[in-house]
Amino acid sequence: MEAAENVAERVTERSIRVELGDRSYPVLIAAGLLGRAAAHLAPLARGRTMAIVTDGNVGRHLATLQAALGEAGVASEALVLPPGEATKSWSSLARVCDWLLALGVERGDHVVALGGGVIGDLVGFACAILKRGCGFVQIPTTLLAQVDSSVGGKTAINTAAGKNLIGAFYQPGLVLIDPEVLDTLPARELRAGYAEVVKYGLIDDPAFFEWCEANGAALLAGDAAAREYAIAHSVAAKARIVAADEHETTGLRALLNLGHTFGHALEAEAGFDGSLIHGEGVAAGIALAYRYSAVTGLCDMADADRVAAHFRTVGLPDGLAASGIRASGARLVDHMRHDKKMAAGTLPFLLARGIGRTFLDRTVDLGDVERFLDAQPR
Ligand SMILES: NC(=O)c1ccc[n+]([C@@H]2O[C@H](COP(=O)([O-])OP(=O)(O)OC[C@H]3O[C@@H](n4cnc5c(N)ncnc54)[C@H](O)[C@@H]3O)[C@@H](O)[C@H]2O)c1
Ligand SMILES: O=C(O)C(=O)C[C@@H](O)[C@H](O)[C@H](O)COP(=O)(O)O
Ligand SMILES: [Zn+2]
Repeated sequence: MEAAENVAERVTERSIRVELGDRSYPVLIAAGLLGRAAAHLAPLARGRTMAIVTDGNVGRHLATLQAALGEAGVASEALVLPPGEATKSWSSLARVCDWLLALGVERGDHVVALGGGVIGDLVGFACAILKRGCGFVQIPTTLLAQVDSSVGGKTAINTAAGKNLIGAFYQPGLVLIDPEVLDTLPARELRAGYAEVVKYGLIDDPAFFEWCEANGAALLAGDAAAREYAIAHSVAAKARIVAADEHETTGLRALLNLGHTFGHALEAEAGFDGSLIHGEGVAAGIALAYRYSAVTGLCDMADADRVAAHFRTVGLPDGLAASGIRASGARLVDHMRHDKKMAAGTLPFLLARGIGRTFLDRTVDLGDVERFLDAQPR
């Protein structure tokens, strides 16, 4: 990885380092970086063919990457998977692993995950188990993946029982972020990724939430400066949290799960069919977490209203009704019982004492959550 960092210094990309001792890695952010990616990837390829896994909607960026690699004399092969959450599955995992094995990928190689969080989570997990671990590089192509999933090493697939239930903590060796690839991202996907941006403000950074209120609409309309500021700010926040609690053992990393206990239950109920995508579930889930915090007296109702209003303003779901999910509280709580934070029958929740004052509450009664959900408008 040292080679990649040296190159980064020469070409003045913004570099944020995820500090994890001998597994530390840089996250490089720069407009146009995809076209220059070969400078960072060639030292990792070491004269061998690079395996790239992507999905069918990322073809244009795959072509840019393969052309850049070709010009640098790096051979590459690509596996193109079907787009969508359903691809984070056992069958796709087998397909990726079999393809990498057929290609002769070795432990010392670096596989490239080029795509959104689905590709990053799936390929990262495949690399965690291939020959008990080979290298991988994240080149995220959605806002969500650039601000969140490409950094921090959570890798996973979904099963019938729920989200991300099979996976590993497995860090990439390098993350390359080119904000310009977002120019081809559908507006709905951009909005969904924005929910994870807002999350960082609501966790512990009220000034950043205010920035989102002032600049979120511009970011979503394509303002490049706003986009790059949000990406760099989010990556820095995530890198700091991951460095302090890589395996989610102290409760600090769990803060990144704000809105996800509700959100994953909504996603599972929707059935991973594209009707409610992850970032939309997270927006609805954060709004519900704030609403629950307000109803239980932890924060002012004005804070919950403010959070919901911001999501509504930018076109994201602001609660249960807007998520389109009509399930009962009991059914949603059943989904929540699969949450990986569950410990000795208790499910800790990320709740809030105010804007930017999220904390892990280990005293929540699931019966109360069920009644709260039943009381929400549908
Ligand atoms: N590992 C983590 O820390 C972490 C964090 C957040 C979310 N996630 C996971 O990430 C997944 C969601 O990721 P996502 O929102 O990126 O979804 P995604 O990977 O499904 O991508 C969204 C859509 O955009 C398309 N796409 C990707 N890049 C494009 C581009 N540049 N132009 C046009 N289309 C493009 C994809 O084909 C797909 O249809 C979920 O499975 C979620 O659980 C993981
Ligand atoms: O990196 C983390 O930690 C997160 O929780 C980031 C979340 O945005 C992401 O959706 C993550 O995959 C959820 O983790 P899970 O442990 O609830 O599956
Ligand atoms: Zn998430």
